[in-house]
Amino acid sequence: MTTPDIQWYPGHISKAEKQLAEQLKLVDVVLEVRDARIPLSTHHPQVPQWVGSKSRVLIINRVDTILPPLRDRWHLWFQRQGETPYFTNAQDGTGIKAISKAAKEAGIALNQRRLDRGMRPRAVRAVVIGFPNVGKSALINRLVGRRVVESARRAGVTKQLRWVRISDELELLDAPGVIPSKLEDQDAALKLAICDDIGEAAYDNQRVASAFVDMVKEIEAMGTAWMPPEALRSRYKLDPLPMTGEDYLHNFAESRYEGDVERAARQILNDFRKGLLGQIPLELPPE
Ligand SMILES: Nc1nc2c(ncn2[C@@H]2O[C@H](COP(=O)(O)OP(=O)(O)OP(=O)(O)O)[C@@H](O)[C@H]2O)c(=O)[nH]1
Repeated sequence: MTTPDIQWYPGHISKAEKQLAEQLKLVDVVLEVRDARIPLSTHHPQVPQWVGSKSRVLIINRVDTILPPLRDRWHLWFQRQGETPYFTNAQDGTGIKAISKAAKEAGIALNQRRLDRGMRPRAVRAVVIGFPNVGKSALINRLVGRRVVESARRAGVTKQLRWVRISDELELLDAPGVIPSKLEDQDAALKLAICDDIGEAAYDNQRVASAFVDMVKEIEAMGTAWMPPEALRSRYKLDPLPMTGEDYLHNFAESRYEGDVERAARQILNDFRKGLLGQIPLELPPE
């Protein structure tokens, strides 16, 4: 497989980390969102350090993009790591109530500590954090029950952080904390690029698309409980089995786009991101 060589634009990481630290200072509970297609690659190793002694709720979003047997496998795997994963679909609201409940429960301990110190109980304060594009805003809007995240959250536009009251017991920051994806690990970076969970990073679509085809072949070979069979062949009428990802991309470009490989690469990546290739996971729980 080719190395995709995915790079951040300069200055992005430190700015994102500074902003994230500001947000984390204000809260009691951290709602960490990951992408169900790549729950490991959407983990940042520094999260435990950033969360410190605060409570954390682990959310695996886009549960609709993986098959139920795989969701169950991830559930088991996380439980074995001593974690409780909450699976959500922030687009249709599945699993959202359980998250509010978990966040409130995390606050019970907080208020007990306040009471012990002679302080008055107060609403739990929470923030949603995660890699770019994992569904943080959609999740906040679902938790609050209306659109609170401004669409104009463009880079460089600093805005005042505000609390949104979800109930007497729970308040949420109206802007999510963006975790800068960790690009030192190029295997993870590749998966982030395929899923578009990578933010303002530079990469080569053609290398990323060929690597994607190679990954699909590998996972397909492991059995159909994890993904729909022949995902690529059924959509493009071109079987990837006898060739490398790179050859597949070139053949696909020849057959569809008069040899325009860039266009073919974009098409494959966009189809995957829109779910048009079916529920293809890029990661399976380690054995
Ligand atoms: N299929 C599916 N799509 C989702 C889900 N949650 C969010 N999305 C879509 O994913 C895209 C990104 O969602 P956002 O909520 O903007 O993600 P974000 O993490 O706030 O993104 P950034 O602002 O880039 O950090 C949007 O097109 C959402 O509609 C989900 O559970 N399932």
